Amino acid sequence: MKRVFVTGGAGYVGAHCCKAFAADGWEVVTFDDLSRGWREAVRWGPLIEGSLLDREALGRAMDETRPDLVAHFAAFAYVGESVGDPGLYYRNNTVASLNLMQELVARAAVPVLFSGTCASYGNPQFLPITEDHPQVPINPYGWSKLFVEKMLHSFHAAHGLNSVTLRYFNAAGADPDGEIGERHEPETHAIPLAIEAAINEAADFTVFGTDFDTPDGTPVRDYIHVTDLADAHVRAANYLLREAGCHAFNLGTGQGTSVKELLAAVARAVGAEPKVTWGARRAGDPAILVASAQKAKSHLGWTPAHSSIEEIVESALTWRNSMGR
Ligand SMILES: NC(=O)c1ccc[n+]([C@@H]2O[C@H](COP(=O)([O-])OP(=O)(O)OC[C@H]3O[C@@H](n4cnc5c(N)ncnc54)[C@H](O)[C@@H]3O)[C@@H](O)[C@H]2O)c1
Ligand SMILES: O=c1ccn([C@@H]2O[C@H](COP(=O)(O)OP(=O)(O)O[C@H]3O[C@H](CO)[C@H](O)[C@H](O)[C@H]3O)[C@@H](O)[C@H]2O)c(=O)[nH]1
Repeated sequence: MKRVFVTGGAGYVGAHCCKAFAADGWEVVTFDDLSRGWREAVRWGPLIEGSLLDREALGRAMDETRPDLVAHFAAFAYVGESVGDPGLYYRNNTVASLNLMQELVARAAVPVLFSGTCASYGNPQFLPITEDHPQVPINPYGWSKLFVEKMLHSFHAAHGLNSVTLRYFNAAGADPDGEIGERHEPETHAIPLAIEAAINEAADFTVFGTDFDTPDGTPVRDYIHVTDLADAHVRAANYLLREAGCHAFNLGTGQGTSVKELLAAVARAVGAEPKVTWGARRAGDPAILVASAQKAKSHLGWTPAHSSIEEIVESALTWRNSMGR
């Protein structure tokens, strides 16, 4: 049985991927400091509590686990927070990932999957965004993740460390079985906030700008169901065990959804309109981010199967209601 060591497995994307790895027959061990994750989300194998910033604890956990592969999700992921406190991001995302890479090369270069982001591209120069699009982030969060990609290249050249970076576009939705879902505190992502604004009297949704150069003036994003992301991780893991190298794949649908279209989908799913405030642009939001998903399709045989905006919103709504708020 193959064994995967999952950093950040108590978080949103990591937990969904743990479930998918277990379903594919992998033994799953989570390493997470629970700084932004949830003990109850770790359901498909043991949790080792520890931080990637504690290299000794990390090395011990890897010696106990002896993984065939590492899936590295652990990070902080709030763009706004990264602008106000860049040091936090360079330490927890970049330095922590360097610690991990050094522990990997000390153990015969265990291959690694890395959570990249569309935020590493910055403002798009052409659409859809292919993997060879220039990467010029516009915030410290994007840089903190891009530096890790660069280090993965250097470690491949110097130490033969094999890796796949998966650059997610907008992760969204929840496990169709309702076992896990999106749980960020504070929540800043559009879909859970829009659902809350449709259900909860006290909540409303601020649309960050209506003057973008898009068909309806609101920003367009490529929302990808977290279950499709999880499927891509399992495929990428099996690919990486066959194909040495330092690879990168976009994970998106190739389809854009505007904020107004998202609000309409939420209204249909809930049966009530989200209460909306028409606000100003949020700093650092590009008008349109849409992936080309061709490379993941041709190399990994991956096609998103659950990423219509209807299915994404329905699953997020079911999860929200199951949390008993
Ligand atoms: N959610 C998205 O839309 C999105 C999009 C693109 C990329 N990503 C990337 O995907 C990954 C997962 O994102 P998420 O939304 O699941 O975030 P999340 O906050 O839900 O999960 C991150 C997990 O990492 C853990 N963690 C953080 N720092 C740690 C450390 N130093 N040591 C050990 N554990 C630590 C947290 O406790 C948490 O459980 C991140 O790398 C993020 O940058 C997310
Ligand atoms: O209250 C809100 C929240 C969001 N939005 C809009 O909804 C869209 C989606 O916003 P999210 O905050 O849900 O996600 P982002 O597009 O900001 O995602 C970025 O941040 C994520 C980290 O949380 C990932 O890294 C992702 O790759 C990166 O593009 C954006 O156009 C945003 O302007 C609003 O109008 N109001």
